[in-house]
Amino acid sequence: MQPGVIQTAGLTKDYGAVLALDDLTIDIAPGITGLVGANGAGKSTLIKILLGLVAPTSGTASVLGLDLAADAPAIRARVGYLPEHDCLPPDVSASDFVVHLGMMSGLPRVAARERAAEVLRHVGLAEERYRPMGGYSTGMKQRAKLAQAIVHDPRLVLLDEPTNGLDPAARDDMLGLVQRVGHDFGISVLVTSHLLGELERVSDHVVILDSGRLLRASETSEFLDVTGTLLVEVLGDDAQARMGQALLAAGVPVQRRGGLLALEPAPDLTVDVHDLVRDTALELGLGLVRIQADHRRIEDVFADA
Ligand SMILES: Nc1ncnc2c1ncn2[C@@H]1O[C@H](COP(=O)(O)OP(=O)(O)OP(=O)(O)O)[C@@H](O)[C@H]1O
Repeated sequence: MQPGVIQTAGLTKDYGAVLALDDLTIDIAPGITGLVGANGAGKSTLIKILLGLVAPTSGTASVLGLDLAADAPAIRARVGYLPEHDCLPPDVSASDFVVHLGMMSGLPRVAARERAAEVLRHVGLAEERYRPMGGYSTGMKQRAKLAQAIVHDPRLVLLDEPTNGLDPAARDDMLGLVQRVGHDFGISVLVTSHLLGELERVSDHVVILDSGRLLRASETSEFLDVTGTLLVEVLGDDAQARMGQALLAAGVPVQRRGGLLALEPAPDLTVDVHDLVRDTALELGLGLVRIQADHRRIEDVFADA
């Protein structure tokens, strides 16, 4: 097994009125990790502690094998950070901003210029890069923030709510970029969101925080266990009711779930249930849109807890 990129032991942050992190022990593997939790769960506090911006009340942490207490500057040199809130100077162009931060990270001017042009192209801001960022849409601002987080070629990036405030199309674009950073560029990613469903698409691992405590940490695939239920969508006159009745008559327990039919396992069935659904749709003259396995979703973990 590869060594973890982030390890914490008994990490606690007490702000006085609020216990933001409560005895948190986690071991985060390389790859893309989704850090999920409701507002106030402690996600930003954890990220700020890992960057050395906030001191923990107790507990220890290491990032990329470096001890936080002893090596914070070395950690910051190897880590990129996308802060949650708007932090972009409105009168400055994305190009100047990213070049500047590249140079602050130690790149010589020429290399910083080349690298800034490259990362701004990767995030889709090649054409707009000389415009002042004050005129950018929220999606463009988030992409500029992502560009500065990767300009110095870090080994790990910490992305705090990169999809916050984005419309669905811009959110999809951002999640696609997060996936590229993690899988194509080989940079480990810790990405936070309070929208539970969106991270299961892009992350290899998921860590769930609840009021500063670890609720669950595991591979994303473990959240998506097949439940044995099949979901079926059919089109046509009175399609759901007719299909449902026919399947019930054939011995399949079936219920409506939104616009879908949910078929529970029927151990006594002598034919394959997929064949039965296809044949029944054909007999009834209904269009079969899809048959798919039902998965547990990250939301269900909260429901179970
Ligand atoms: N500087 C601070 N002083 C006092 N309390 C704080 C401070 N920073 C955060 N908190 C509190 O600590 C708790 C955790 O906050 P944190 O920002 O880490 O959560 P979060 O999961 O990132 O939530 P959000 O998505 O809203 O940013 C919250 O109750 C918050 O009000």
